[in-house]
Amino acid sequence: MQTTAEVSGSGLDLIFKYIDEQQNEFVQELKEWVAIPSDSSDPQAWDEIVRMLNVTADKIKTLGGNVELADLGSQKMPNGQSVHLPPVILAELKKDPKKPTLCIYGHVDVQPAKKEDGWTTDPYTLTEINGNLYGRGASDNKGPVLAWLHAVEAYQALKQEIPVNIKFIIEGMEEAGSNGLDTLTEQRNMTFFSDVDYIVISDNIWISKKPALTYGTRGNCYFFVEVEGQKQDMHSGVFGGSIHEAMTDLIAVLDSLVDSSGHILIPAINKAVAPLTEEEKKRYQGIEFDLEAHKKDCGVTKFLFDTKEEILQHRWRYPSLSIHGIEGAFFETGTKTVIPRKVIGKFSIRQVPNMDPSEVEKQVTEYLHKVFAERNSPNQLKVTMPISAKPWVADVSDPQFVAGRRAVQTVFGVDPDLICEGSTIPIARNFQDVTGKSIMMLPIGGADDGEHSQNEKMSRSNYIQGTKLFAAFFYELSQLPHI
Ligand SMILES: C[C@H](N)C(=O)N[C@@H](Cc1c[nH]cn1)C(=O)O
Ligand SMILES: [Zn+2]
Ligand SMILES: [Zn+2]
Repeated sequence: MQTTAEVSGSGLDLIFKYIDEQQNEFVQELKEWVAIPSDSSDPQAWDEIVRMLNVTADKIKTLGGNVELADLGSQKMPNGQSVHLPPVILAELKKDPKKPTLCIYGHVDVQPAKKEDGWTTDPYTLTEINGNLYGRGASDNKGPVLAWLHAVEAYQALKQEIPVNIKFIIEGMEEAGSNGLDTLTEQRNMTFFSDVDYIVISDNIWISKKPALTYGTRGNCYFFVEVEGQKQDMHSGVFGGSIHEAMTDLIAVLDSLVDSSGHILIPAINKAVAPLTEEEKKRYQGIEFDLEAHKKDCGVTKFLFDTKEEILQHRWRYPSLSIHGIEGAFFETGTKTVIPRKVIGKFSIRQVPNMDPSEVEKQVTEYLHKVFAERNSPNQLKVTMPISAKPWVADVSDPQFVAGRRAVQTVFGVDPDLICEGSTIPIARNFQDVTGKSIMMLPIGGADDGEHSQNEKMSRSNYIQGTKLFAAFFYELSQLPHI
């Protein structure tokens, strides 16, 4: 019976070989995961999230993990209904007190996706074309979560001892703002998190073909701005020209938020933004980022800014406001001629240091009511903020970044770029504030993966090389001086 060998640098070669040999099985398993439409934007689909969490829990159990599906209770929906939230996976593999403990965070819920949105392939059928694995969640975040599990599987298959203790915290509501997970983090801070040394998150992407370590993410404040008019939808031929239309009011309110240069028009919203330091300015200069390639990836002819530094700064360290949609408005094909009774505009403002979401909520609400009042409309305006998440910034001198850099060098043979991320991982800042643990983001997503977009994908190469990266990371983390 082969004993479990302590992994060493050479042991990694065998693990990498195993991962290469198993790659078709790993892709097939990702196909099975992508096939579960775990869309957290629709409470009607939350059963699918629970199914996805159970599949994930079963996978961890096959790896010898103890799994708890921690209950998060219920959430009150905008319509007043209370809906039970999907649970959160808290899991751990066999523990050795002599080893450091790594807690891996991920999520297995996805953004909405419909073929008719413009997908080339069925969003829930993982389809490989020219080395890319197309499917909703392939990159965000099912692929990386599976890559972590496959890295564990590789050690076990070769009977190599995993050099760190491993825990998992995997949720099903990240894309909806991680409702309830902050409370669970506080409740489990002195138990589940007490023996954790490092938290790692792989829920983001590179910004070029070069591997990267991520040391910051923006937060997000998501707003519903509701305008309610007459008591029911009305015929625009019969009533048009005689009533204040809710949709017209809403469009005017939405149009007061941001100008054509992307500048947010809400007074004082930029006041709290931390000033750009000379040291920070220098960081942007060294980052690999191909403007023209990025324009091509985005399918645009120009950006709001002309230099790499300005674009990255406005994606990472300045707030931005995006308008996402209007609930209750007519959107199907055809020519419905109705005046909608009630419409809800949806927009969000990405948060950066030192903005305070509660202050932003106040500023936005006061501003929108002021703009609305100037219209002298009898309709009713209501502003709510269902999601608020603070930005997260790490100290890049944290030892975990040394392990991350070494693991990238081992697998990719290059030094990683140190980058930030314009998107939000709602729980990252809670982990930092509540647990005080070392947190680093170790992305394996490609810059052109199209998270949240039509034709989201992860390249087979990033998926498989990323699995090796995670396996190497376990080893490099174990080589750090034990904290
Ligand atoms: C970075 C992660 N993959 C992601 O997409 N996060 C979402 C989270 C969010 C923010 N507001 C609502 N959900 C995002 O950044 O949009
Ligand atoms: Zn996402
Ligand atoms: Zn994600």
